[in-house]
Amino acid sequence: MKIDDPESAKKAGDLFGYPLMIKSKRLAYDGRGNAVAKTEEEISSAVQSKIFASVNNLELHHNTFLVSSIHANDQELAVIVARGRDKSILCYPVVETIHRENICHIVKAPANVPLKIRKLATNVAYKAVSSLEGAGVFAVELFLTEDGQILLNEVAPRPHNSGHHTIESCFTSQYEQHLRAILGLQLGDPSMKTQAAIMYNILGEDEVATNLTGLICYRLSCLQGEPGFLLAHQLIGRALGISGATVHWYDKPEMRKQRKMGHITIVGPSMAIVETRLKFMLNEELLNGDTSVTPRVGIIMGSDSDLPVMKDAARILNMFDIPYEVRIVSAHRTPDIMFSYASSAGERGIQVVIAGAGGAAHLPGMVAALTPLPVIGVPVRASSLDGLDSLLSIVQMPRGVPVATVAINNATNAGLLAVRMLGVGDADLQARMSQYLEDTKNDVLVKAKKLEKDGWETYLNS
Ligand SMILES: Nc1cncn1[C@@H]1O[C@H](COP(=O)(O)O)[C@@H](O)[C@H]1O
Repeated sequence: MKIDDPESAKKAGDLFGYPLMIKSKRLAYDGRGNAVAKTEEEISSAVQSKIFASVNNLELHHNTFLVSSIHANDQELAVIVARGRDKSILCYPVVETIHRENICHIVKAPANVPLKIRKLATNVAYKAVSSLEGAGVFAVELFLTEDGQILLNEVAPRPHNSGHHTIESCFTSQYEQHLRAILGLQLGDPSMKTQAAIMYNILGEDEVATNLTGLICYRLSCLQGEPGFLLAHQLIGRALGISGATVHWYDKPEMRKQRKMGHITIVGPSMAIVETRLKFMLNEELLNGDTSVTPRVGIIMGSDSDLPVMKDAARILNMFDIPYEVRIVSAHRTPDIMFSYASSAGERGIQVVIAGAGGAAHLPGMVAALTPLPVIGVPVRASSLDGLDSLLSIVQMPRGVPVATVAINNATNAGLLAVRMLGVGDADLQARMSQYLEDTKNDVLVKAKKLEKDGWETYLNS
């Protein structure tokens, strides 16, 4: 809503019945020229003081303000949309933007919202940009309300902070896309080439005025002990040790509190892994940025009596250097734990679940019903029925909820199948799986040769 004076803002507030975000129409960016008014009284003071001060003393009557209502639990999303000179439009994946004091702090790509919300957000962004003139990259900022509505917040007709992650995470960065668009070239593929990315803004921590240029001077300033630069330096130092992290330092001559001085993008095979890497980066005490601890495979079993069988899956994962966790989770004895384990596994970075159980082996099927992750079932031979009971319990799943079932007690194959699944998105892992097959073949050839040479009796007795 556009308003021209505090009186109109008040009317807008009455209309919405929510706190208002008041933005200067001119010179408002990175939190400058933005103010929140929670009460009627705050509207005119917000307009006259905060915005007034931050837009370089523009006279109030020369300025125009935009007002939108804020709902406390709204999530903020954004979509970078590119439009070519031929009016072709391509949308980047929907991201979640996390703000602090009206300044973008973190961007998560893709946003962790249901697919139908992503489609809706993309649709709104597409329509917003379609309704405007011009070629180039546009950033469309959106609110996701608690009841699942998408509200248009604002459109920035330029490359944007919410698209910085595209430099490392997408086939075409927003900057290349912008050039393609304005030069009349074909637009590039906006999709992500990595599973997940987080962009972290390096914000000025302190009022430090310098006329430094370049990283060398920046490092010198750290040695001189200027607190804002020192903090940034420490953060960058930790980022350099994080797998998948790229540092962008903008070389701004002055550091002001909350000024964007640079950003760090971290990419990785899952949002959970990228989040763990971010935590390492932000926490000095953790070791060397080593993030290999995030388990990618969950090995679960109904009882510790299954462990002598299930250990074989762990051995295979050790052999392939895949981080995993081992847990006892019983569908019958600890159904609550099973529920929370299965429903949180994906968020925690688990990519494949290997579930083994004996007897009435409901664990793999129930877990498969609770998570979209692939589940591999291992029928464990319990004391009676030779494992046929477990096999049938696991393999006879109803349509719609598949469990990849291996042979009775064959947890080795469950481990190998998990490695193959992970290998689909990991060329190095797939190459190691090919090598494993080659080694298996060679083992057999050596045995065949020995049998041929020695004869079966010597072979058996040797
Ligand atoms: N189906 C099932 C549910 N909870 C445990 N089980 C299975 O029951 C078998 C016997 O468990 P226990 O040795 O603890 O009696 C184990 O194979 C275990 O997976």
